[in-house]
Amino acid sequence: MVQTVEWKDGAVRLLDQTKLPLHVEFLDCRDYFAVAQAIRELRVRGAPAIGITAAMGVALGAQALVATDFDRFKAELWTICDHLAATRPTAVNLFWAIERMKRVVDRHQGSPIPEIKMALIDEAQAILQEDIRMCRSIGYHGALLIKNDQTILTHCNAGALATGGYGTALGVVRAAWEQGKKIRVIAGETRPVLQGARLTAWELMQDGIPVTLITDNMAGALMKQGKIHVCIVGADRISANGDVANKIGTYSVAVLARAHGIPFYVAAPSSTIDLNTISGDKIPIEERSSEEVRTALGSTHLAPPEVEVYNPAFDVTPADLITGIITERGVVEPARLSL
Ligand SMILES: CSC[C@@H](O)[C@@H](O)C(=O)COP(=O)(O)O
Repeated sequence: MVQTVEWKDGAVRLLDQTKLPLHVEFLDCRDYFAVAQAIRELRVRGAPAIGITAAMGVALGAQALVATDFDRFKAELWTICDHLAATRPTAVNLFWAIERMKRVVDRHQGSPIPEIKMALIDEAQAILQEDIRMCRSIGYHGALLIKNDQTILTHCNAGALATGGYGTALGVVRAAWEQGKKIRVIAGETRPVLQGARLTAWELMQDGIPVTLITDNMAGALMKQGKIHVCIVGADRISANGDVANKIGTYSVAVLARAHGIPFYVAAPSSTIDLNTISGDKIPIEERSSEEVRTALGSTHLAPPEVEVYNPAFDVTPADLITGIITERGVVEPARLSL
């Protein structure tokens, strides 16, 4: 599996996900503006990957600062943090990672600036490594829920591409597959940016895990025919009451799963849990460009060029539709999350 994000030769190297599935191309970001732009343009996307990338963006920005005085260095770094934090509003991992980077600076008050710069690179690397470990652990706990011969529906891409590696929802799939369970995945294409079609299908095919692509509006029919046994999705932010913000369309899948008596799981690391947000209706939902809906990935027009469009990138699935949240610590009922 290729690495989604890494610190390489003093730059932040990203696998450019806008080029997938046809081209595997890397983008070397050499300043924090380029990192912020890459996050905004979905060249890197998925809540944990956004957090890791932002942390690396903070470390990168710090290297270029010339301030020798601590207060000045800190003020300039906080401006960099604000710039990175303004890229996307929904995935809480972004803010979690930036706060973690800020704490490194505060802990090093009085240390020489070169030492603080090194500590920031180390912290960003640690966030990446921890994320991979959390994903493996999510995979371990989640795979216990999957039986041989089951078909799993997933939405969007919550895979290695969306994380430091291994994936959350797809981490569960991967772990079950590695245990020798005969499973298959149904990937919803995930209009309008097609993370399911372009990314999940590609990622699973790379690992030889059986995957079938469907359009989003086919999920209900397949459930009715008994062709889906369990649903597993990722999350961008989980509020204290267990509501889950994830890619637009997740809520529809959850409602359909409930109507057909199919278990619906959310797989996410603790960095996606936001205990400061009491419920899902308080989660900020990103609205993206109308062109994403009017066109096929910016090229062919699918609708009249002037038609009015509404394009929320995420929706909120209420806790009571969720069978369990799979974290690195185990599986928890949404209502018991804050405990
Ligand atoms: C492990 S990734 C979980 C979520 O971030 C994922 O399901 C998702 O909604 C990604 O949205 P995106 O707009 O592609 O960043």
